[in-house]
Amino acid sequence: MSLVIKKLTKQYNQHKSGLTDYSITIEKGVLGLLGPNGAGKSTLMKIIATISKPTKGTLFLDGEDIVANPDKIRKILGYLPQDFGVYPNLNAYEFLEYIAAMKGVGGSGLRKRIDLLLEGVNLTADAKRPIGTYSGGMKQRIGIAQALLNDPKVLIFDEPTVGLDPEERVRFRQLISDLADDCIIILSSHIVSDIETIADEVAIMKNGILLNKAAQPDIIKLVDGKVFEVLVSNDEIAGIRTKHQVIDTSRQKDKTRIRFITRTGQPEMGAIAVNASLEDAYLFLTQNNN
Ligand SMILES: Nc1ncnc2c1ncn2[C@@H]1O[C@H](COP(=O)(O)OP(=O)(O)OP(=O)(O)O)[C@@H](O)[C@H]1O
Repeated sequence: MSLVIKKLTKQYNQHKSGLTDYSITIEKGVLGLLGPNGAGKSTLMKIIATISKPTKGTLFLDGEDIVANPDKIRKILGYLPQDFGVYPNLNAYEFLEYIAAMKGVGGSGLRKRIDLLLEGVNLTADAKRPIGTYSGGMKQRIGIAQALLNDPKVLIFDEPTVGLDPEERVRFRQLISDLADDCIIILSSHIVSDIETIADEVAIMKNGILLNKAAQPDIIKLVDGKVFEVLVSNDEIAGIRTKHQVIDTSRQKDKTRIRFITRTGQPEMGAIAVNASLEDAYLFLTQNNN
């Protein structure tokens, strides 16, 4: 299965574009969309989910034009939008039955499927409570469950881990990796560590433009050998900022540990080379492309 997107542009109005000439090919597995606020992640996801139409460009799923024939993807789509609304008076079970009816999912297996999904998102014990009484993280989990209801082959999750506690994040990761062999899964976040633990491939975007898309190790290679850490006194920090790209600083007693990407090719005196991470590569790409 492959989703081929070519030269996609979304112009919201005269002054505002969500995506510009965006091309990407997405295959089975988990693709993480990473980008700062306003990068165009939600815009891209809405267009793939056929909620929004592109101004220009094409989207083909296995050779089928999904702009002209949105039903092709809708039948096999699971989508968790960023602003997922729920019906406060329904309990989790009723809500999933309602979504099932809307998606045309039914039959004798429905009850079992709902039970399994509620178990998968750890809501079995709360299934009979009105959703209006749920915490933010619980609402997010019912959102994840509804996206999976129709056994989708294309799954789109916009900021799925918002509001989830660490234990639930692990559970979500497990759920995703169980599905990844069989589906295209696209998920967005601006939290690098979330994407790092879930995604096979990463697409880094900014201002509606795709900066890079590759498997994680290939993205990290962009900054391999360029990342250093050094312990300095506070009056040295400004000097390092002028020469290098500072990624992170942390106070250590009267000194500061600085993690930086060298711009000169040379480390500072006393700096040690450290293993590059996805976050280093992400900041390298997004801060050096305007
Ligand atoms: N309905 C709209 N009308 C006008 N501009 C919009 C609309 N939706 C999004 N935009 C603009 O398009 C750009 C991309 O927005 P989008 O929501 O896709 O980014 P994002 O990467 O999902 O951001 P975030 O991480 O904040 O959710 C932003 O500049 C945003 O202000």
